Amino acid sequence: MNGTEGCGSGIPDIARQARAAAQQLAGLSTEAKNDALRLFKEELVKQRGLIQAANAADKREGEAAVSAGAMAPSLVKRLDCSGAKFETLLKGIDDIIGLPDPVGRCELSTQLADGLDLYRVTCPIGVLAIIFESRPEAAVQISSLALKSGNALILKGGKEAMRSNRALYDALAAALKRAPGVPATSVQLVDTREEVTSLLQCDKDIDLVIPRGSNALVRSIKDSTRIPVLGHADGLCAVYVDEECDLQQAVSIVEDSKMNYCSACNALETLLVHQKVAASFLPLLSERLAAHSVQYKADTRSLPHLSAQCTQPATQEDFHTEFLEPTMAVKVVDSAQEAIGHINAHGSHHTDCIVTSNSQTAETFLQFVDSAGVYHNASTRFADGFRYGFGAEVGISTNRIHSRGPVGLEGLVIHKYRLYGRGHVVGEVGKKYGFTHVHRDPRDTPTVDSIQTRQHP
Ligand SMILES: NC(=O)C1=CN([C@@H]2O[C@H](COP(=O)(O)OP(=O)(O)OC[C@H]3O[C@@H](n4cnc5c(N)ncnc54)[C@H](OP(=O)(O)O)[C@@H]3O)[C@@H](O)[C@H]2O)C=CC1
Ligand SMILES: N[C@@H](CCC(=O)OP(=O)(O)O)C(=O)O
Repeated sequence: MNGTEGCGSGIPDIARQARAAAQQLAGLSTEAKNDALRLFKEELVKQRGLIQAANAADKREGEAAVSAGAMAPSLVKRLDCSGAKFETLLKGIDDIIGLPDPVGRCELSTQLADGLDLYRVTCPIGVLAIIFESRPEAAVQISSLALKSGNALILKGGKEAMRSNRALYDALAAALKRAPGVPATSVQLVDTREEVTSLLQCDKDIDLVIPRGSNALVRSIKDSTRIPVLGHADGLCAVYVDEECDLQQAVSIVEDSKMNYCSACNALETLLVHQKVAASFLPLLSERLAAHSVQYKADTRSLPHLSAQCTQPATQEDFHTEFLEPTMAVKVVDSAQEAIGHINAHGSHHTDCIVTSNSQTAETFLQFVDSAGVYHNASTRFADGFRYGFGAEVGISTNRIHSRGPVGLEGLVIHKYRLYGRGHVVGEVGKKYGFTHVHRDPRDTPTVDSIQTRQHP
C-alpha cells in the first residue's frame, strides 16, 4: 500500500489536509503562531463552561467504572481537567508563547569555499499523529507545542476522555478559524482506534506517529505502519539507595518517587538498596510509607526489614512489572555495580535515580545506567517537560532517536541544510580553490532571518 491509498473512508482527506496545513505552518512567523496560541487560550476561557460540563460527564462515567471495578481510581484523577488543573493548562499556553521559536534557528554555519555558505537551520517535522491516554490536558499541551513548532497534528485521545477532548478541541477549532494565516486543519481530532488504523496507512502524508501509552500500544503501532514511530511507553523506574547516603533524604526521595503520583510513567516501581544500609533504611521507609498503605514485593534479603502485613515475597516477574499503584518491588544488592546491572537488564530505560553522598559513585551510575533520565539525589517524578522548563511536553520518549526523554518544542523540530553559492560547481571548487571549511559560530547568524540578511548573492 502506498500513501493514502489504503486509508479508511474520510481518513485520507484528514491526512491530506494535514499535509497541506503543514506546508503553510512551516512558513508562519513566530508572532502568527503566538497569536494563534493567544486565541486558543481566549477560546478555552470563553468555552470553559462547556468544557467543564463535558469533563464532568467523562468523570461521572469514569467513577461508575471505578465502582464497577472496571477502572483504577487514579485514572479518574487523570481524567480531571477542572479547577486548578484548568488554570495550569491556561498557564501552560502562556509559557509556550513565552518560549523562543524552535523553528528557523541556525545550528551550524560554515563557509565551504569563498562565497559558498552552508547553514543548518531547524524546521518543523511536518505532520504528526499522536495517540495518547485519557488525560484531556495532554490534548491542550500537545496541540500548543505542535502549533508553536509549526507542525500539523492529528490527535487521538483515550476513549474515557472523549467528551472532554471534543470540547477542548472545539475551543481550538474556534481559535484556528480566527487566527490569521493559520489553516483550520492545522490540528484535527479523531476518536476511534479504527481511525488510527487507517491513519497508520497514510505514510505519504504523515511524517511521525507518537503513541503515548502502554508498551502494548507502542508495539502494536510499530507493527502496523511504515511511518516512523516515536514511542512514549512504560516507565519501569528504579531508585538505588547506596551504602553512603543520608537515609532521611533517601526516604523522602523514595516516598516522592512512588507516591507523588503513583500511576505516572515516571513513578518508582523498583527499589534497590545496598546491603550495608538495608537493615537501617528499610524500617525507616516502611514507617513513612505506612500512611500511603504501600505494598512491597520483597526479595529474600529485604523481606525481614519490611512490615510483615504489607509485604509479600517477590517473584522474578515483579522486577519486570510497572505496577502504577502503591506497590513496589524491593531488592537488596551488594554494590552500585549490581544496581546498575539490574536497572539496565530489568528497567525500561526511562528514568532512574541513585541516592548517594559519594559523588564518584554517583558519576559511575549516571554514566553507566542507560536511561533517558539518570538522576542523583532527586525524585524520578522530575522527568517531565514542564518541570524541565519546556513549557509542556508531548510525553516522555522511550525511543532513543530522534528525541529521548521529555519531548518539548526542541523534540518537534528537525533541520535543513541551506547552501548559498554564486554559481559554484563541485568540480571547479575542488580543482581550483579547494574547500576551506571555515566553521563560524552559529550564534553570529542565529536565525534564518539573520542568514537571509547576510551578503548572499
Ligand atoms: N512515556 C510517556 O510519556 C507516557 C507513558 N505512559 C504509559 O502508558 C501506560 C498506561 O497508559 P494506558 O492508559 O493504559 O494507555 P493505553 O495504551 O491503554 O491507551 C493509550 C491510548 O492508546 C490507544 N490504544 C491502546 N491500544 C491501542 C491499539 N492497539 N491500537 C490503537 N490505539 C490503541 C487508546 O485508545 P482507546 O482509549 O480508544 O482504547 C488510548 O488512546 C503506562 O505504561 C504508562 O507508563 C502514560 C503516559 C505517558
Ligand atoms: N509527565 C507527567 C506524567 C505523564 C504520565 O505518566 O501521564 P499519565 O500516565 O497519563 O498519568 C507528570 O510527571 O506528571
